[in-house]
Amino acid sequence: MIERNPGCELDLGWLNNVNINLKAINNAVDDLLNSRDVKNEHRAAWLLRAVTCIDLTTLGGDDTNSNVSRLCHKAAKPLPEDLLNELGFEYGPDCPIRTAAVCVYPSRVEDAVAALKKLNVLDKINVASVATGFPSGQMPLKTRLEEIRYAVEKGATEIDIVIDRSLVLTGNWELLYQEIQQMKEACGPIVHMKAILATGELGTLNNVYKASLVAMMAGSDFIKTSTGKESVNATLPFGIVMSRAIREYYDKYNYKVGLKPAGGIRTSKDAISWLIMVKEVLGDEWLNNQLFRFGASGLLSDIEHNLFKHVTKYYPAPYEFTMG
Ligand SMILES: O=C[C@H](O)COP(=O)(O)O
Repeated sequence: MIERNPGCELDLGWLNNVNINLKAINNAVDDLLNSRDVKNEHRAAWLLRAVTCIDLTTLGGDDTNSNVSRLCHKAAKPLPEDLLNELGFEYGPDCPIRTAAVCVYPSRVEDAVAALKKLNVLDKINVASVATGFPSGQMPLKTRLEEIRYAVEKGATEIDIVIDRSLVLTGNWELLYQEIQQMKEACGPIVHMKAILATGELGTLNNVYKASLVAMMAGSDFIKTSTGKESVNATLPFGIVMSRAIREYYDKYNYKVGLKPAGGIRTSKDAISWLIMVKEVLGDEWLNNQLFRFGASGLLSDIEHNLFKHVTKYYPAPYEFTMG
């Protein structure tokens, strides 16, 4: 894992100078979407890279030990073996094709740890847990911090916190900074922390940029767009704004903070657009799972279908593999 972001003092002057131009961001998205047409082997390579950047997620009220265990099997062997072999890889201890993490609720962390251990991949696949009153963040701070400690104690190696959106909407940046700092502290000395901004609920792109900066100043190792439960989740305009904030933070403090779009990313085409965006705005250094993740529950099955089509030249019939 890459070095954790230690954060820095809250710089309100920096926030006051933020001014995002919506039209320019929309133009940047159009340019990106028209800039590359990735095909054939290149497309397959981008899709394999996308697989390795997935935080394979289940966040359902009906999650059980058995579906979490299935999720872990899928994380360890994300593609059917024959398809993987056709793509030039073989499952084994050194196979790089697995998802970056599984992402579950705190009460399912133990199940995920046990399943990954049984599969001998606990050292290779992270267990991420959402915490801090996911998805709304509307709980007393004490309870939110306690939830982080619980998930860490049960074996989570990454914590996806949600911020209190009301602090952004009322411009209470000091309290937002303090809360996120305490959350990072609750993660302890090793666990990486992703801060979910819930961009669809922040009102303006200026707020998205400012919340990104505050989250990084308070020590977040990743900033994440959404919980997947808002009515608007991961969109490319949010992604560009957050990536520019990450770039600016890196230029100033020399720490690389990761990006995690999450929520509603379901197609191979979406995945490639996000990877191209990251390449263009942040550069190749961010194009790996140390600094980039997709939070997704359904993306993997579409990638699987697309890779199948790449290898066989036809789309799979429903019976040819189970949906991931
Ligand atoms: O953090 C991950 C998201 O909750 C996943 O959202 P999704 O189910 O729309 O892929």
